[in-house]
Amino acid sequence: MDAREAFENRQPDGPRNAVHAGRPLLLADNVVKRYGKFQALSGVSLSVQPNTVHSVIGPNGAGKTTLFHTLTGTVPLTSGAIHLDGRNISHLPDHARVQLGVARSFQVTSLFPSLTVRENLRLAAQGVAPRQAMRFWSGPLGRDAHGDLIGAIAERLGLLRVLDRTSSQLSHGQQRRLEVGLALAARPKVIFLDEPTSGMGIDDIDSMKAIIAGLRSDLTVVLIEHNMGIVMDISDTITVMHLGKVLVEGTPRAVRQDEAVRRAYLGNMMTGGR
Ligand SMILES: Nc1ncnc2c1ncn2[C@@H]1O[C@H](COP(=O)(O)OP(=O)(O)OP(=O)(O)O)[C@@H](O)[C@H]1O
Repeated sequence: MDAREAFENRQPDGPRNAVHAGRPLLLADNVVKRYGKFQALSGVSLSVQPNTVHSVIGPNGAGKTTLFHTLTGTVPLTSGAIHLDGRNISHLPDHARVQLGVARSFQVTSLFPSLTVRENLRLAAQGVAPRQAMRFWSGPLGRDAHGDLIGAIAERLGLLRVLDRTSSQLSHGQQRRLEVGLALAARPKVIFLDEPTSGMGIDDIDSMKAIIAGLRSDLTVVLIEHNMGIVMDISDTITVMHLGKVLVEGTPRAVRQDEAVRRAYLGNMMTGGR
C-alpha cells in the first residue's frame, strides 16, 4: 500500500478524537520565518493542548522542520510569537527553552557511541555539553547520579536490558529509542520528535508508536512523521502544512476527510507509508 492509500484507508481515529479547547501548552501565533528573500513560514499559527500527541504533516518542503526550529529556538523567527504555558518565549535561545521544558529528539549522530546507554542518559539528564562528556567520572556526573530517572526512562523505552551496552552496539531501533530517551532525560513538558521512525522496520515502528502514544500520560508530544499510518493512529490533533502555511488543523478524522488536504497531496505524494 502506498502512502496515499494508507492515508485514505486508515481506520477511525486514534485514542482521542477531539480537538481540545482548554488552555494550550504551546501556542504559535502568526509565525513568519524568512531565509534571505525566501519565506519558509508565512504566518503559521498552531495550538498544542497539554497531554496530547500533536502531529505536523505536509509534503516535502512544506515547512515542518522550519516550524520545529522556530518552536524550539534552533533558529530565530522573523516575526510572530510563541508562548509556552502562557509565557512569551519567542526570543529565548534554545538552551533557555530547554530549561522551561522544551526538548527535541536528537539524531543518531548525537549519541555518544563509546558510552553506554546509562552513561548517555546520565549525561542528558545533567544537561552536559558535549565538550564535557568524557569527564563522566567526576563530581556531579558520578555513576549513581539520576539512577531512578534513568531506570524509569530505560524501562519506558524498552532499553533496560541494554543499559550497560555502548550505544554503538545497539540496533537501529534501540538507537532511535535512546534518542527519545535523551530528550526525556531533560524532564520536558513538551517533546518534539522529528521522524522518530525513519529507517525502522515494522517491529521497531510498532514499539516506537506505542511509546509515543504512552508519552502523553506525562507530557505533550509534537511530532513530524511521514508515516500516515502512525499519524492517523496516535495523533489527537494534526496540523497540515503546505507551502509554509497551515492548510488545516483538526482531528485525524477531520483531516482525512478534508478536500484541501487531499488536493495538496495529490500532486506531491507523501513519502511515508513505509
Ligand atoms: N537554512 C535554510 N536556508 C534557506 N532555505 C531553507 C533553509 N532551511 C529550509 N529552507 C527551505 O524552506 C522550505 C521548508 O523547508 P523545511 O525543511 O522546513 O520543510 P519540511 O516540510 O520539513 O520538508 P521535509 O519533509 O522534506 O523535511 C524548503 O523550501 C527549504 O528549501
